[in-house]
Amino acid sequence: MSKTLFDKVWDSHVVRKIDGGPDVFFIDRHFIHEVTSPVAFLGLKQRGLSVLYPERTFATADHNTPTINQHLPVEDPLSANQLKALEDNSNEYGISHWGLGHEKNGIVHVVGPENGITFPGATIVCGDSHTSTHGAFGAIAFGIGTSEVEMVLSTQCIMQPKPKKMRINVNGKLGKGVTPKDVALYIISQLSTSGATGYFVEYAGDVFENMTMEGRMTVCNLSIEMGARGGMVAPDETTFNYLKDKPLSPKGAAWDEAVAHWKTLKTDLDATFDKEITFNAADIEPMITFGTNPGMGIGISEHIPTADIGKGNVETYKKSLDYMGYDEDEAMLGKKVDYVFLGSCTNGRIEDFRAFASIVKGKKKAGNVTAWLVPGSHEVESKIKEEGILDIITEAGFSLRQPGCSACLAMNDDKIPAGKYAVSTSNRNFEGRQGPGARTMLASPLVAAAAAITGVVTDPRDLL
Ligand SMILES: CC(C)[C@H](C(=O)O)[C@@H](O)C(=O)O
Ligand code: SF4
Repeated sequence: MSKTLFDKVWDSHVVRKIDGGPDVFFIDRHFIHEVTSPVAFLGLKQRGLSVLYPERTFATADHNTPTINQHLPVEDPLSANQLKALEDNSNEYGISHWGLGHEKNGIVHVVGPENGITFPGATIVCGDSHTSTHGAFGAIAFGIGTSEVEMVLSTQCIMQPKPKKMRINVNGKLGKGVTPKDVALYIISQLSTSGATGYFVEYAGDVFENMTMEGRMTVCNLSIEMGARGGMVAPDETTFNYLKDKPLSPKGAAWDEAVAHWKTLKTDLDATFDKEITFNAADIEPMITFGTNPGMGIGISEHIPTADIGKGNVETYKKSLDYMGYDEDEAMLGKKVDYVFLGSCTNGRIEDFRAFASIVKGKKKAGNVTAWLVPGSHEVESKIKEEGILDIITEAGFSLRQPGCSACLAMNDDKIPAGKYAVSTSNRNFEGRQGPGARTMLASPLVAAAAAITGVVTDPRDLL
């Protein structure tokens, strides 16, 4: 029978089928971080259970770590406790732990792929919604709740009903200044934040085939923002080249064997999806959000939609614009910007810093803008230095912070003040997401760089 990529990975991991119930299936890789794991470990202890395969779980500290002075003790007591719990639990159960200051430390969805922990055909979970990022490698990766974290620690299995399948094709060639982030924000703006609820998405077509691994990670990362359980891209030469020689990737004959298997991981020609949607790359321009959910995005040269054509409920729509201090039909170009945040598991990788540098090179940061440039990991930080990007950004008046989630969700001190406007390369623009009262415009690293230089929302194509 013909199968989709998703079917192939799912079916090969089912340990037991329950009649009329969810499938019990095996988890290859489990990531944990300081926020959603302490209660799961507590549960294990209370029930006297152990961790079945500690070598399949990987811990990293990221959500509430500071992004300056990481060598000093963490001041916030709640954060300090959670970080300590992650370290103690990892040590107690023999789990690899990349804590604050460790050379491999960084955001969980950045360090997993860069160390080859993520691989094609794997099943990957983490107590974190953006686990969908790892789908870029042709893995089934999704976020789970704390009680499921406990279940995976103790049994290495999880119970899940099989989601429906959707394929999203984007064909053609992307225009100048149009990045993977814009592709994802465009898709969400077309589908809405609930458009893929109940589905697992496969991204296909020219645009994804020609995209780098980091670009595919950005797109898969944002799958969750349109309600999807996760998103994936079929592995190909781009995937294999990325993974070759990564610290945990298979080596020698094991590598050849793995690649031979990974090559079979694609959707059969006559396999079918529950839903299929096709977009045209030429219709996508650099995107920016104007409202308080990731579906409220438009092309940067467009005007804010009026309520009657705006998506969803009119009252909610108006409330959202009120929060942002915007009106219907206003242009986004020229809007004031106070903060710029480059970072997160969506856009905190080296290609994002290269893109940012390509715009700010030889220019100066706008005086009215506070910019937080936060690498997704120490490895990204090292590359920024090695490649001379640090010199370029320093010359332009920017400084670099230390790795972590930072202003993406503002669990540490990196909070955008109330009422201020931030152009952010992260993934959520909910009310208060980047700090109480903060106003977020989601965009690509190119749009963020253009705003950081001019102090207002600017079309990056004018600066490239
Ligand atoms: C803290 C964590 C549970 C949360 C998530 O699940 O996504 C966070 O990473 C986020 O981005 O909002
Ligand atoms: S960077 Fe943001 S989205 Fe990603 S894991 Fe951290 S808080 Fe969640």
